[in-house]
Amino acid sequence: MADSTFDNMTSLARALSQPKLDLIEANDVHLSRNAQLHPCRRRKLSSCSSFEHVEPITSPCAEARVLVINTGGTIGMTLHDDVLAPKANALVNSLRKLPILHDELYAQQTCLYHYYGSDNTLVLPLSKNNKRIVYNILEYNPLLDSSNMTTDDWGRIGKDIERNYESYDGFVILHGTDTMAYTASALSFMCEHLGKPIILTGSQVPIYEMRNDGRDNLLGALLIAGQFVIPEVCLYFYNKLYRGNRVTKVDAGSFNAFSSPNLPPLATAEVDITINWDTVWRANTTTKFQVSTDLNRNVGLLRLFPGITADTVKAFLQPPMEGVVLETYGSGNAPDNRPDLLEQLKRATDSGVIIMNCTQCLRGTVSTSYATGKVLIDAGLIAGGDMTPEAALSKLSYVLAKKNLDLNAKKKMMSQNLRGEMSADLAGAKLCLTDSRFIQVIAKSLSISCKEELEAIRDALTPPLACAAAKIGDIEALEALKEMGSNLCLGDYDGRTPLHVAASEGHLKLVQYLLRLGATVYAKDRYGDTPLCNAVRFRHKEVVKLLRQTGAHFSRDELEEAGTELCSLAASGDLEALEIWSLAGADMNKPGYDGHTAVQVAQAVGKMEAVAFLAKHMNNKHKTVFGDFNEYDQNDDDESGVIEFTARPSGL
Ligand SMILES: NC(=O)C[C@H](N)C(=O)O
Repeated sequence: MADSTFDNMTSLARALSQPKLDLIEANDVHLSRNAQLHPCRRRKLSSCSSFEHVEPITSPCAEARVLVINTGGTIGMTLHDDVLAPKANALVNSLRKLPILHDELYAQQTCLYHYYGSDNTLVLPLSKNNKRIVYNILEYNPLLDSSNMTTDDWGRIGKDIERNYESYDGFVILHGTDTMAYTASALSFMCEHLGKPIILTGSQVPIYEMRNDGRDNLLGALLIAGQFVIPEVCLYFYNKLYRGNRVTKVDAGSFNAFSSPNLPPLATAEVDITINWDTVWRANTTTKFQVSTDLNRNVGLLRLFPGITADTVKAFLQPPMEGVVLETYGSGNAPDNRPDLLEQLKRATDSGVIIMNCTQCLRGTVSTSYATGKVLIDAGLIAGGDMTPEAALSKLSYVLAKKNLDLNAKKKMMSQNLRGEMSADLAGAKLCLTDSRFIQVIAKSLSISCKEELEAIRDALTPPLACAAAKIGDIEALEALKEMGSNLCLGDYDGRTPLHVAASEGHLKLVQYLLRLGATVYAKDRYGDTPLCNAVRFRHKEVVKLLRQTGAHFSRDELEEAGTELCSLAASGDLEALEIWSLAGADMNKPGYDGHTAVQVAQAVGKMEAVAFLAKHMNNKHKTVFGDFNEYDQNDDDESGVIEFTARPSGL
């Protein structure tokens, strides 16, 4: 054992009783990534002051990381002069005192603050699934009542998510409820090729009050963001997770403030958290996540009412207006006996203004069943289907800002379903579950017929079948399973998804196929491994490249541990494996457990080809930029109120 490690072990020995030391040594031998006291965290223990006083935990459990961005809203407000206003720098301290939202003992036992280097780090008690959710709070300055928010604030949230994307498993945005549906809709479009959960939440009563909904809402949002790879911008409120671009605020005086009239919730948090996986929208992409902050502000909402004058409509549609959501009656109707009004609409669309036809009704869709609806199509309006006005408006803002598209392409985009914001045409509906011969046979032998039971059978049987098909690269079998309505992104009993298996076997075409179906590169099996880890382990270079292109990355802990693995590969001169680790995004400068880098090890044992390779692939700066509080210097610019993060090279 190298000296520095020996020193660490010696200090551990001083702090621990002998039996516990045995445990830690045993874990070190296996480099267990599932030990609660993480190997990398153990490495840093000797300098953690609290470690001397608290017994570390060594039982197995996985940790997930969530970034909470606090933008303001009632959840963090207090009364001043009889009115509610956001209170700065109060939330973290208050949460720290709430045992359901922070486990101080665990934080101390695992040297949490020391490891993450931030006072804004908190940790939830152990979840039912044996998971710890560690969360950091990034508080905006100033905190805003959401009525004060603009598109610039949406851009700021988007950019903070983009910057921190690789360092976290999920994101929670604390936000006022008044305009939360607008922000959720806008973010859903701005976040392109999203692969991780982004969940907006807030409350109707401040979290500092005795009876409030803030605690439950925050807890539910954290539990979902940390435990389920739902690659959507969502809104969590009153025990329900909704698709963000489907919600609208319907009640100012109830905890049950939001409704998603045209789409059932993605998840319900009752005795158990149940995810409705069939409803989850997936990006179906092999492109990396990015946030588009270009938004066009020359858009507006116009609500029809009986007797509206043509002059009002004309004034509203004047330049610089470029996009309008016309809120029409019923299933998309407007008076067909008002040529003056229709003429103004037609003039505007002829001059290039995009006008979306959305209904004023809470539930239902725009159709052409009435003459009063058809006149709007003749006037050049685009049917908005069952989109909410909030979604239609932010979609217009997003689409109109696309510089590389002409007007027709923008109109086409507006009529397409981009992020699950509108229901797809039902003409091509998938096969009914009972159409599947396979399910029929099983259902018959088990004498069952009800839909719920059929679905339960399908959901229990198809993940292992899909994994078996993935193992032999059988796309046809996967197609057949898909037609049964099976979700090919779900994991088997070990949490292994078909993508894990295809990546392990190196079936490039199959990996491509699964990614196009929306399989997530962020799925972790019970050992904490992602498809990228599998592809690296089994040396499938092309698969590694494709997964990286899709946005797959090593976790912070994997990157920490990579140094030791690289040193061992360098010692044996294993160029093929070194190349794959480099392609997978490992930092070739990362030192191993004893502080030596791979190139030093290769040099010491005379593996000169490895030395040459490593020298070529080493870079002065850490290639993977974390938006992590550890790896970034935080500059709190008082004047602008903007917190900036600048990258600095990482090191042990
Ligand atoms: N419940 C709330 O959060 C309402 C508050 N006015 C806001 O939107 O910021």
